[in-house]
Amino acid sequence: MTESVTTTTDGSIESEQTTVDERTSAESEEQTKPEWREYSFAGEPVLSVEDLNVWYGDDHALKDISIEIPEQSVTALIGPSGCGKSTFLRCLNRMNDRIKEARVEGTVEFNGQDIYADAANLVELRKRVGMVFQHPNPFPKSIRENVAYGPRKHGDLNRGLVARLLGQDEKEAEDELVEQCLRDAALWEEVSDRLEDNALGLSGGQQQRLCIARCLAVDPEVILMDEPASALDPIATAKIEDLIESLAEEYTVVIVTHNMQQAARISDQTAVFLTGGELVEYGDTDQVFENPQSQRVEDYITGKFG
Ligand SMILES: Nc1ncnc2c1ncn2[C@@H]1O[C@H](COP(=O)(O)OP(=O)(O)OP(=O)(O)O)[C@@H](O)[C@H]1O
Repeated sequence: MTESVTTTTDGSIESEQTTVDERTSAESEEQTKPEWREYSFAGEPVLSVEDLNVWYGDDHALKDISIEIPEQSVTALIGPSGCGKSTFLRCLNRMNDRIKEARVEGTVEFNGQDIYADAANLVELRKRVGMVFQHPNPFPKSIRENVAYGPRKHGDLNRGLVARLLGQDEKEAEDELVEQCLRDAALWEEVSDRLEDNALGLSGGQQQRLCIARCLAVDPEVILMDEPASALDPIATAKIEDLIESLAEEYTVVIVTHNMQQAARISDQTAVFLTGGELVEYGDTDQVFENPQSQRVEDYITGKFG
């Protein structure tokens, strides 16, 4: 039909056929639209992703990803190795910009602002959308300096101003901030008497919670976590999981995990990526695990592949 449209000289037939084409394609899109597209959640989306595609050179790593991530909740990204979970996570605060061969197309909005717009402020974006990596990466500095580093570097004027209005000096304000962030990261009780010690002397689980405290110190709204517990033992993992659940009372957490039990335990919604860089299912975590809409997702979750 497309050929006849382009070869006809009759304008009316051409427009009629185009309408039929358009309707057919709209109908077939409606029929093939995955059911998870109907997923709706309480509250506002903090991140809205539309038609996101990512290439590394010729390798098409993410294909037409559209998803909204709700505020103050945990969203888990699961799927087999190489399906694009980390790539997707890095798109949410433009960390892929640091990879020379990465090319990103599509829209990512953070609170309604396009983060890929020319005018986007990357420093501000990465403060508001912080990241915690798979392997804890504290600076080889004291525990205190690790937490205070971001606010010092960014010269947090508001905090300085608030401190002066409260009659505090900056040292007092910094002490308060360091304590609050370490408490929020469930680490204060373990380190309060050794804040001047080098952070590299902490255990792996403590280092990871310190990295979370460091992330909290610059006042983020979203925390992206790329397999934050995969290098930790079961006890340290349980502490990180408890922490993630409590952080979601105030922050929006997006976590990549290979551990399906972990996703089922701690997340409110789950997005399943499958090989080829497709987002195959997204919805309420209980529903995705107990009653997946797609056979491929069911096969993945029940361990038939992946
Ligand atoms: N820096 C890079 N340069 C080139 N290709 C990359 C790069 N990072 C990822 N890729 C490719 O993009 C695809 C998706 O990788 P990505 O790491 O996002 O997947 P993943 O689902 O997070 O995998 P895993 O679970 O193993 O960490 C893979 O084919 C990978 O080889």
